[in-house]
Amino acid sequence: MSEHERDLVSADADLDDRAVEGALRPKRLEDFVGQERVREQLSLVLRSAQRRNRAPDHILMSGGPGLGKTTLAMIIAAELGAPLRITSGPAIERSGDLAAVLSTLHEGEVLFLDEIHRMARPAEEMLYVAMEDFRVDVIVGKGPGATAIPLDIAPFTLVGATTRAGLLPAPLRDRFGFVAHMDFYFPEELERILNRSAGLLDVELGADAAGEIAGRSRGTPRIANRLLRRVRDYAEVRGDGRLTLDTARAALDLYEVDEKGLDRLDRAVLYALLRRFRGGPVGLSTLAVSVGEEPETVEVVAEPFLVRSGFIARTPRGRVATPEAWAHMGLTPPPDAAFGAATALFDEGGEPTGD
Ligand SMILES: Nc1ncnc2c1ncn2[C@@H]1O[C@H](COP(=O)(O)OP(=O)(O)OP(=O)(O)O)[C@@H](O)[C@H]1O
Ligand SMILES: [Mg+2]
Repeated sequence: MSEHERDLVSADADLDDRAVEGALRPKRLEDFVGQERVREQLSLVLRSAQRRNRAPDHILMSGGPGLGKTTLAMIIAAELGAPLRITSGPAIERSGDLAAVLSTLHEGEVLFLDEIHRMARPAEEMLYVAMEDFRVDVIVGKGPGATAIPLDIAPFTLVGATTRAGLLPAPLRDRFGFVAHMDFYFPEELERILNRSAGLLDVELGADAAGEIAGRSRGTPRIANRLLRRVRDYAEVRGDGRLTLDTARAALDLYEVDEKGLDRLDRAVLYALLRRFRGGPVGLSTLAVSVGEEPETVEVVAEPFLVRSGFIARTPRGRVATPEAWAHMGLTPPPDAAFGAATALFDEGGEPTGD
């Protein structure tokens, strides 16, 4: 598996994505597609703060890569008409790094702390106090003679982003007044995002082509925008530049991204599970060996999406294919095949768990 193939349906940003994402990001809340609930909640938080002429509560955004957290952070600052300062958990190695940022904030400024779950522990405690009391305790001196000098900082709004909300300590999570949970997007929403991006990239995108790309984008705007660019490349080199349904299909087939957004590795795993292990149950490492991959690669890279799409069920006895997996791969299950959903029900204590 070459890295590039995997990149195509990976939700993480690659260099190519970083280069264009700035241009494709919606700048205002009204242009932000989907996540209706989050948008409505957020709009309320921002408007009520503006009415009271106060900095809004701290906001935490949680959700998988490529779902729009950074985009939304920039929108929050724009909607407030406030300057945005950007830093990230990994950049804050010592509490002094954070103190330097916090003590230079201006009133009403928005501080975006990306990957907040990766911040160093001592800095975390400094952040609690800053969030709650707008104060930093600066330590002067060393050893027994060290003293903490409290320093007032300007009221600001912290916008934190994390792909792993579960890793945040409760005291930190509790200090956010609003938590936005970002979800995967519906195909119609991805189509709207694709149409908007096509306009910005100045390419002609047919409605059915947009539908085709949306369906293969794994519910993720970043992947949708990336597939759009690959289809554009194909249309420019092999066609007349217009993105039609046929071009979209041909391009995505060439890149081995199937109708459900599965790539070569995903399909290899499914195929092995169905053909070699008759649909399972089979252990993860056995399955991994049969496709020539490390168990970790299968577990981290391929399996989450296969489970989310309802193709594989994880049971205590191993991985089991669902009827949808057989259908998607165009195969007929043997009469004695174990099916994911049914097996899972009977696995704990031999009794059906449904009531
Ligand atoms: N709701 C949306 N409407 C339109 N475009 C979107 C939306 N959400 C995301 N995008 C597009 O998807 C791309 C990725 O979004 P973004 O960088 O905000 O994701 P992220 O959640 O911050 O990802 P990561 O966890 O990797 O930092 C951007 O180019 C942005 O234009
Ligand atoms: Mg981001």
